Amino acid sequence: MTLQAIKYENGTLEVLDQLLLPKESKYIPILGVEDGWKVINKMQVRGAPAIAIVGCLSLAVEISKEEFEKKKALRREVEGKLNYLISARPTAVNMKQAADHLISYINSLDNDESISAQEMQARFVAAIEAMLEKDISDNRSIGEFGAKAILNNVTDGEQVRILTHCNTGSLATAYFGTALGVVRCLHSASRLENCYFTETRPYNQGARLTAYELVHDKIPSTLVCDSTVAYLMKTAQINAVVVGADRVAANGDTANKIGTYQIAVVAKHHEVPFYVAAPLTSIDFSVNTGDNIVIEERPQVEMTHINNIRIASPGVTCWNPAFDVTPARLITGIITEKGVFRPSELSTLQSQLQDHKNSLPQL
Ligand SMILES: CSC[C@@H](O)[C@@H](O)C(=O)COP(=O)(O)O
Repeated sequence: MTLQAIKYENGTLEVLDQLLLPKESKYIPILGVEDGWKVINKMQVRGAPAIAIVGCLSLAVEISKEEFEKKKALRREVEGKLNYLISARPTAVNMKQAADHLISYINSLDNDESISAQEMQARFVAAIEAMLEKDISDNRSIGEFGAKAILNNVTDGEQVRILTHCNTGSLATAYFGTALGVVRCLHSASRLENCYFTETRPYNQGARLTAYELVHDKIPSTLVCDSTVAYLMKTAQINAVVVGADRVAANGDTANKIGTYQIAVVAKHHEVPFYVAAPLTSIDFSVNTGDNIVIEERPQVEMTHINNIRIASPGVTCWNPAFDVTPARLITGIITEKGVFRPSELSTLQSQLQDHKNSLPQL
């Protein structure tokens, strides 16, 4: 049983406060879009897929409580609130992709004269609820494709050593996880010797969150400092690096948690395959290369303090980009719910992305 970071039932939403983990497991009730925006912006919920799901569910919660006499009023409210939710964190593309899709869906419901305002409202909420289920099944496919790709490079029955970064597990998704889902699949196939994972300064998603998940699931694992990665690759015979993504550009350049780029450089040096595990909703074909991805900068207090205790000398100047961009040439494969692709093959995915859109409620 993996951790459940998002609890949603019949219009009621609660999210696990990831700022309090691992000390305390406390759920925050989300009563509407304003609460959704706040938990995303403050990183009480984080991870690209979880941001999109919580953002959209916060809208479902809000509109479920309202009554709309006119369809146009519902459409206007939905569009305004989805655009507001995108502004909570700029780098992860999943919220933007979900918003674009839901806006075209609500427009099509608005244009369909056979549908009443009440029916439009019910169908729209159901479309958001379906996202939750889809994320879980996509994650399981990502896990299976990723495990298979990694095991293809080793002899039959051999166990593998994986390195991952940040937190990409149940806490970062609806359930199961992307890169950590690959680790979970390897473990359940008894093919994981060990999962090494970085602390992931400055927010410590590794030390606080990935550690919490791996210990909870009794998966063999070792926490390392971010600065240990090169020495680890030299000494521990890592079989593959698997990380998540906040946004993959059309050419395969990948924005992910700060530190990912340097791990990819080190992996190249040591000839360790470097995989990005991400759902299709993390691929942004409207952005040609990683140079055009906006990188979020976080407040310097996240560097200077840990749990409200100052660790950096007062008066110091900080630079705190939350993400970096790994060039496509350093990436062995991008693991999606449709299979594993080389960055250069991403264009073939564009048509599959269309299928993905078509698999959501008919527009
Ligand atoms: C499945 S989560 C993928 C990415 O969102 C993850 O690797 C990451 O970089 C999270 O960053 P965060 O700042 O914690 O939201």
